[in-house]
Amino acid sequence: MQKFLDAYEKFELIKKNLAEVLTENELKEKIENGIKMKGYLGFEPSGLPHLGWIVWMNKVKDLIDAGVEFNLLEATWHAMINDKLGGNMELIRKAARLTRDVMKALNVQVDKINFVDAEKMARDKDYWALVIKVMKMTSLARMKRALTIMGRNMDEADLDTSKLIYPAMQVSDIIYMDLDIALGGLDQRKAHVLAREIAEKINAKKPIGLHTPILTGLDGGKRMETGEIDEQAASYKMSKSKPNTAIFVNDSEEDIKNKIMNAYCPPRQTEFNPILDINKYLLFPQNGFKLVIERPEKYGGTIIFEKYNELENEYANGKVHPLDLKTATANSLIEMLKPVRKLFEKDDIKELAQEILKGITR
Ligand SMILES: Nc1ncnc2c1ncn2[C@@H]1O[C@H](COP(=O)(O)OP(=O)(O)OP(=O)(O)O)[C@@H](O)[C@H]1O
Ligand SMILES: N[C@@H](Cc1ccc(O)cc1)C(=O)O
Repeated sequence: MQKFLDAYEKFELIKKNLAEVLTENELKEKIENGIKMKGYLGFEPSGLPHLGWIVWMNKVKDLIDAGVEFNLLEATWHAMINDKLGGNMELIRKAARLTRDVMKALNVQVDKINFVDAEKMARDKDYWALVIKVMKMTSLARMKRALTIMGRNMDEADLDTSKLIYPAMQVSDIIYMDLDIALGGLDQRKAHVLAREIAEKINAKKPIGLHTPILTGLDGGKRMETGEIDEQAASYKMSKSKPNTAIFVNDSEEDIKNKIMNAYCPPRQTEFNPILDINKYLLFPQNGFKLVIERPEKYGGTIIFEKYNELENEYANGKVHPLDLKTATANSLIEMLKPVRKLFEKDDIKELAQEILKGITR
């Protein structure tokens, strides 16, 4: 049963575990004025979901609980422009359907989500009028810098100029759908900032940007020391186009264990530590979660953490060994992903996953 939340509780729930809200005041105002907010997130259906996606899926749950009318854009066209699944639209559509099933297995309230088909939107000439308007108001340099939102760098449109349309489409998606909230990882920031600026200029609804933190790749990421926060986030994120940095939702127990055991996890280092990130962003946010670290008496005996901060402090002080942390993390993750592995035991899903994996081109 849905609990009635007051304005303060709604605000706290929406901003919980986020890296950034653009801006908190705007969000507060909408909530206080009792506005029924419309939110969205877009994703490229172009492979199998990985742990990084669960970060936004959890936020979608919070938004729905806070009464936000949620739209999930299956960005099929965008995936095609971005050379995913060999541009095979049929397969891209299938990958979108699989993501829905995964969300359901992870207890996201899919029946309350409005799934938006990018191809349907692109059939409306008003959509393309908006894309052109957005391009008219954006310099080439800015559009190129925005390619981070598709996991590309500035010069990657030099040989394929369709890539320059992608950021304009993403901005137009937001304005076309008349959204109050645009949700995405921090790496999506440039699209949201641009949408806010352009919306203001053309008197459209100015979206609030909600940005989740980015889960570090298992290799610790090839981190840029300079650049804006979103550019840095794009450089270290766990990503499906770098499969060796990612744990996929359907990975076997053994794969999860091996990947975790081989992951970057320097002693006492709490930043850009993918194993701590998994605890912070995925395991501890689960209701009633406890991390149980089993150790022989001579190494301090079993300890149980109920709060992430306590784990982080003990790790920073060298009181928890990376190997013990990894073992406990792998066990908890295996448990968390159990319903998804069960889903992938179904023949049709197994087959579909194989077909998608075979089709991956990037
Ligand atoms: N490691 C991550 N941590 C948190 N959020 C993530 C992570 N990876 C992707 N996301 C978020 O998931 C959504 C979909 O992103 P995207 O399709 O780029 O994922 P991806 O798997 O990294 O893809 P690709 O490797 O193909 O660029 C975006 O909002 C993005 O910010
Ligand atoms: N750029 C997003 C996908 C996306 C596409 C269109 C959107 O309107 C929103 C998000 C990504 O890389 O995953």
